[in-house]
Amino acid sequence: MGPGVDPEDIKEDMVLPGSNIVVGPYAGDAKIKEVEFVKSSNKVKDCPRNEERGEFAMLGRSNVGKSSLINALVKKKEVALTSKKPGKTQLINHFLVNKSWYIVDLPGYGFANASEAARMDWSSFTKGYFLNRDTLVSVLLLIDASVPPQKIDLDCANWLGRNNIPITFVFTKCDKMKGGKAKRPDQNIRDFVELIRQNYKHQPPWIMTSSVSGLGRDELLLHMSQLRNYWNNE
Ligand SMILES: Nc1nc2c(ncn2[C@@H]2O[C@H](COP(=O)(O)OP(=O)(O)OP(=O)(O)O)[C@@H](O)[C@H]2O)c(=O)[nH]1
Ligand SMILES: [Mg+2]
Repeated sequence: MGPGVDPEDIKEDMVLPGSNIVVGPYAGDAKIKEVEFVKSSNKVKDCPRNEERGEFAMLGRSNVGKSSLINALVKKKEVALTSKKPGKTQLINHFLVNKSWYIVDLPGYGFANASEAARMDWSSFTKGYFLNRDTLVSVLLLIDASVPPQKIDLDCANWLGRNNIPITFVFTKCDKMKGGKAKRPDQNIRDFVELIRQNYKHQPPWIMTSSVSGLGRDELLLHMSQLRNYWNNE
C-alpha cells in the first residue's frame, strides 16, 4: 500500500511501523508548520472552494477521537474542539495546513442516543460531502482499537468502498491497554483487518495511532504527504 510502488518491489524496511503502509517515491515533506481554522459549513456547497487544495476528511464514530487526532497531528491542544460527550463536532470544519492543504473535521456517526431523524440527517449530509467533494484526497476512517470490530464501522467502510472513495483506516486509542475480559488493541486490529481483507480486493492502508502517546503521528503525516503528492501529480 503506497502510491507508485510495484507490489513486487516492496521490502520490509519500506513498511511504516504499526501499519501496512509502504513508503514510496511520492513521500515528501510531512512537517506541519502552520495551521489555521478556516470555516465551519453546514452544506457541501458552502465548503471552501479551491481546486488546487487537496483535503483529508476525518470520519468515524462519535467519540472515536477525530478532533483529538487533528490536535495531535498539528501539535496544538485546542485547534479542534474535543469532548468526553459524543456529538461535539456538528459541522464540516476546514483547517488549512501550511497554506496548501486541508484537514476536515466531520461530525461523528452513530452515537447511541441520536434520534432516527438525526441519523438520517447525518447520512444525507456527510454522504453528500463524500460524493461531491472533488478535492478529497482520502478519507481517514478512524476506528477505536480499544473495542472489537463494530458493525457500524464495517458498514461505513463498505459504503465508502462501493462508492470508490479512497480510504485509510486509522486505529485510535492504541494506548488503551485495559486488562480484564476486553481484548487488547493489537488483537482488535488484527480482527478488523481480517474482516476488511474479506471485503476489499486491494487492501486499503491502515495505521495504529494514539493521540495520548503520539504513536503513529509522524508515520501518518508521512503517509498523508505521499497521498497528497500523488494527488497533486495526477
Ligand atoms: N486514551 C485515549 N483517549 C483518547 C484518544 N483520542 C481521544 N481520546 C478521548 O476520547 C474522547 C473523544 O475524543 P474527541 O476527539 O472529542 O472525539 P470525536 O471523534 O471528535 O467525537 P465527536 O466530535 O463527538 O464526533 C475524549 O475524551 C478524548 O480525550 C487516544 O488516543 N487515547
Ligand atoms: Mg469531534
